[in-house]
Amino acid sequence: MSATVYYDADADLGLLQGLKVAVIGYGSQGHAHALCLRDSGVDVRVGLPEGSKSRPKAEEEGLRVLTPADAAAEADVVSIQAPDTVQRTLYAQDIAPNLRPGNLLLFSHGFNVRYDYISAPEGVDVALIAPKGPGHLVRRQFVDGHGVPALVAVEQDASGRALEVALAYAKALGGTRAGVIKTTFAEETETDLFGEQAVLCGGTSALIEAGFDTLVNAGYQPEIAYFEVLHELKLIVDLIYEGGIARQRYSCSDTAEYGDLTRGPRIVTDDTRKEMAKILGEIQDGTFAREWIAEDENGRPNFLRLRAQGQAHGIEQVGARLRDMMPWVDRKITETA
Ligand SMILES: NC(=O)C1=CN([C@@H]2O[C@H](COP(=O)(O)OP(=O)(O)OC[C@H]3O[C@@H](n4cnc5c(N)ncnc54)[C@H](OP(=O)(O)O)[C@@H]3O)[C@@H](O)[C@H]2O)C=CC1
Ligand SMILES: CC[C@](O)(C(C)=O)C(=O)O
Ligand SMILES: [Mg+2]
Ligand SMILES: [Mg+2]
Repeated sequence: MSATVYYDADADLGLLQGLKVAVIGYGSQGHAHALCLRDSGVDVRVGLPEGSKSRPKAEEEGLRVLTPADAAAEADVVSIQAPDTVQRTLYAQDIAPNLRPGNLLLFSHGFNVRYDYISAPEGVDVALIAPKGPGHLVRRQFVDGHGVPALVAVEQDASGRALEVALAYAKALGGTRAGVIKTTFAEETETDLFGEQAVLCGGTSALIEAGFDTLVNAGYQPEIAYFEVLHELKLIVDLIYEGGIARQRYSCSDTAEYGDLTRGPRIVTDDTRKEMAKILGEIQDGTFAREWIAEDENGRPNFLRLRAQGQAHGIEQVGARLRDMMPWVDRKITETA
């Protein structure tokens, strides 16, 4: 069975004309959504608490900034782009009291709906447009005339046109230029969490640090170790991104390919695969979600300790020094592209 994919021709931006959109939050995703919606001709306002440090950034862009409650009260489409841990309280206090039948509640990630921290009333549409990339890249690709692929899902379709309006929103972000795949809240949430934990963020960070430690502990220079296990990773991932693992193997030497084929499975062993399945199980049965929400409610002690531990790792110091020598590598993150 092949996936249903929507492109520009399948989405009608006109469906958003005449609708008021509120983007709640102006961080990685929120700033990208608000700016792309604005540039696509949509009537957009941003919802941020009084005193939010994001307010000046949004105002500098000429966006109208209101409190989350006021923004939601004005809007037909309420796009929740605050952090996942904030959303349940934000929804209960500021958004739910201001929802009207016919409104569309939109997410970039299904976490709060999938794990029942948010349930919208009947009469309100609930959908997600989940860009498959960081918000700053969503914005940069849009500005460059491209788009980041996205997922679309509809949890509640009171109006009968939730999918069409969600696709119009995806088009405004540039997502339908690249392709928007139809999914469900459960599939998006579970696969997104698994991807970032096991491979993209967790797996990759742990692999890089372990490779660096192995070389440095064996007496090799940290600078050389940094290049071998971190800097060159981008060059290899670029090849994988462009043409799959096969292109990476084609472009690298036969010596590298033989090492890849024979040594890779010694790194990702049957035990690693078992642990991956366990991690997926914890996502599916809600263990991870409960743990993360409890951690957040307790003031995030483990999160902050582990983050500090990561920042203190030797690879960060040597990396900062080396990147200073290669200013073109350290592309600054901006709110505009
Ligand atoms: N990061 C990414 O690229 C991706 C994120 N997602 C999803 O997108 C959503 C947003 O995540 P992300 O962009 O990372 O979030 P960020 O952490 O970047 O966003 C923080 C923003 O939310 C604001 N904020 C904090 N509390 C509130 C509140 N109570 N009301 C309104 N705004 C508030 C912050 O304001 P202040 O400046 O004052 O703190 C800031 O503007 C999440 O559901 C996430 O899973 C999905 C795909 C990729
Ligand atoms: C890979 C991390 C991500 O899922 C993303 C950028 O898509 C996130 O939650 O930030
Ligand atoms: Mg993701
Ligand atoms: Mg994610």
